[in-house]
Amino acid sequence: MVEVILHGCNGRMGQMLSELISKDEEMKVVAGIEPSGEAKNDYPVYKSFDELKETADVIIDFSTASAIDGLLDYCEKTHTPLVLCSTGLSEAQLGRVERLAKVSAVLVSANMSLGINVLLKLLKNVTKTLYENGFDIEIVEKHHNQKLDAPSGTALALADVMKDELDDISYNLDRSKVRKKRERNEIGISAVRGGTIVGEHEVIFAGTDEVIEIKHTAYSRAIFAKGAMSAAKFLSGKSAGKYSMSDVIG
Ligand SMILES: NC(=O)C1=CN([C@@H]2O[C@H](COP(=O)(O)OP(=O)(O)OC[C@H]3O[C@@H](n4cnc5c(N)ncnc54)[C@H](OP(=O)(O)O)[C@@H]3O)[C@@H](O)[C@H]2O)C=CC1
Ligand SMILES: O=C(O)C1=N[C@H](C(=O)O)C[C@H](O)C1
Repeated sequence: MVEVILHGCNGRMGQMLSELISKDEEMKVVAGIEPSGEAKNDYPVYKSFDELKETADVIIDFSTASAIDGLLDYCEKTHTPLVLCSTGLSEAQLGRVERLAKVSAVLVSANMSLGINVLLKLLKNVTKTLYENGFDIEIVEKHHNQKLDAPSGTALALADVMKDELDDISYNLDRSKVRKKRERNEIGISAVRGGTIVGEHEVIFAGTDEVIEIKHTAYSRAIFAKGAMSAAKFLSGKSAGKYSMSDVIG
């Protein structure tokens, strides 16, 4: 049985995970962390790690950037394996994650869905050929009107995987500031926010007289929760290191 602490347990993702884990015979939520301290499920909820009584095999985090320092303090102290899913982290927080991975198991992924992780692999294979043959690269992402960070962590991860295949690429997040043509070596990233859109990511390769558009649509948060559960089972008992969803999916 993999015992889990849910960080951000009462949020959209926290509640989806609570529901799916309650139906899984190999996993159990032993406690949640949430600023209200309100218990909505059959496990105790604490306002912070300072109050936490239980220990667990792994922590799953779906909270918010401002909550990550407290989470990292706890993981540095206890070396509890961490599945880190929140997006919009600062450079300083990302540096702390790198240091934590030297002493404890950490899996970081801006998107836990199978589809996006397969898309990341696909982009590794096609980007260089298309770019070197003159295709411009743009990303458009769409999310619900409650999302705090923009662009999405997934859009940045998609851009990063393409940047790694190319030389000297920069990101353009806002074309409204300067009146000029796009640079050849930029990846444009545009964010749309509205309604209850769960998550859409489209990568556009625009060439001369032809365009390739590769789009992933999340129709339910269950895809992220299922990925996080697989990641937690994978990470439980693992030695120190920084892991990714490609380690889980293979
Ligand atoms: N990697 C992935 O696959 C995915 C990542 N995400 C990311 O996960 C995060 C959460 O998304 P979502 O569930 O939609 O967001 P929600 O806002 O619905 O949930 C976040 C929860 O975290 C709580 N929280 C705030 N501060 C703390 C704290 N100090 N300690 C513990 N909990 C805290 C919030 O409480 P309160 O409301 O009181 O502030 C809220 O209940 C976002 O960063 C999102 O981008 C989302 C989906 C998929
Ligand atoms: O906030 C969300 O909802 C989501 N956030 C992640 C991101 O920023 O990429 C993943 C998913 O698209 C949903």
